[in-house]
Amino acid sequence: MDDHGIALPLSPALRWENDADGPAVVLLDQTRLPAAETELACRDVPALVAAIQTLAVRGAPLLGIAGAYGVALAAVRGDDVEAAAALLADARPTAVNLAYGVTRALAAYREALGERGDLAAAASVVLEAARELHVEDARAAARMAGHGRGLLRELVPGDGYRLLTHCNTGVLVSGGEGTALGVVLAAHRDGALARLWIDETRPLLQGARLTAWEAARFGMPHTLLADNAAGSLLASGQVDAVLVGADRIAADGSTANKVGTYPLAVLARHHGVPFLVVAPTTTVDLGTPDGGAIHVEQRDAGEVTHLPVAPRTPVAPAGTLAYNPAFDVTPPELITAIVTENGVASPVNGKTLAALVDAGA
Ligand SMILES: CSC[C@@H](O)[C@@H](O)C(=O)COP(=O)(O)O
Repeated sequence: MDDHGIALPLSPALRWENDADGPAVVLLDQTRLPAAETELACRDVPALVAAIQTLAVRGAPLLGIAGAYGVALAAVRGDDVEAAAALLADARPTAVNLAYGVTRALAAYREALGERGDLAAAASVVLEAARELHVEDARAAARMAGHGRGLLRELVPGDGYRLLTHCNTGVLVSGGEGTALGVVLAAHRDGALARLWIDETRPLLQGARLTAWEAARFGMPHTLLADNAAGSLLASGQVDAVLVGADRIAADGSTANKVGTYPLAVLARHHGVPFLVVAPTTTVDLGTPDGGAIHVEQRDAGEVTHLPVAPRTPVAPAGTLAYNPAFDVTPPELITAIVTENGVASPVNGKTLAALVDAGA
């Protein structure tokens, strides 16, 4: 329970362990889902960085938590904490949460070390800081779910929502129950979800592999579609709202999220369907003025030219070049509202992102 009496289910995606084999950040290996539910114990920072880069652990809020525990892992092992923090922060560039989690944990470590000069004590402090971020994110998820649920009531008449989502934004990206998918789950628990439409999310299939796995676990009525079927689905009038997460939200509200989000926002606007971004304030980067300033990660061509699941069958002739940005940027004018744990920012209610970030400070 948090201090407002909200139940805080912690996500199964990541945990800290310190057993006979030593300290570890233990991940539910997302590269193996849905075929296998296997854990991956990262026992040093290079192993955790590799897990971040291969997307064994992924999704903006969870990357922040992983980064913070990574700094703790280096400290508990007695490794070079400053070097470990630099490696972790650079592991992926777009989700601002990663740098946020690393910076916050490193600041706690430096402060403790400066005060006491005791490495073991500083290691305990940084581990506690990582745990705090983990629980805070679970609390933020619960609050986003509440605000998003309220917004759906305002925007969509009736109680049989047909919602479309992209990528994966549930327990697998969160300390708690997620961002956009957390809102969908809240509607489902109220009996208000008629259908969750899930974009498969090429090229790495986070929708098909991960969101469909989560939807099945929670018993949500759900249907998978190829990304390029979203246009005809929206045209058919079978979507009441589109909900997505975010990896970085610039000061002007421009939102970087999984590639394919921007075309969905264009489609939603064309068809008069609300387009909602759900993200904690740790994803808001007021230091980045606009979408043009967001660094979009470019990934390996092989993710496009080959299927993402074993045995990684090629789908294009050998040597084919591929364009593979991991994210795209949706401009603020296409976003109906941004839901955070501190409330909803939208042109309609006049609340700004900066005000919501300040509300948590
Ligand atoms: C709250 S989850 C929001 C985003 O992190 C999610 O939609 C996304 O784009 C994840 O990308 P990924 O490359 O799988 O880490």
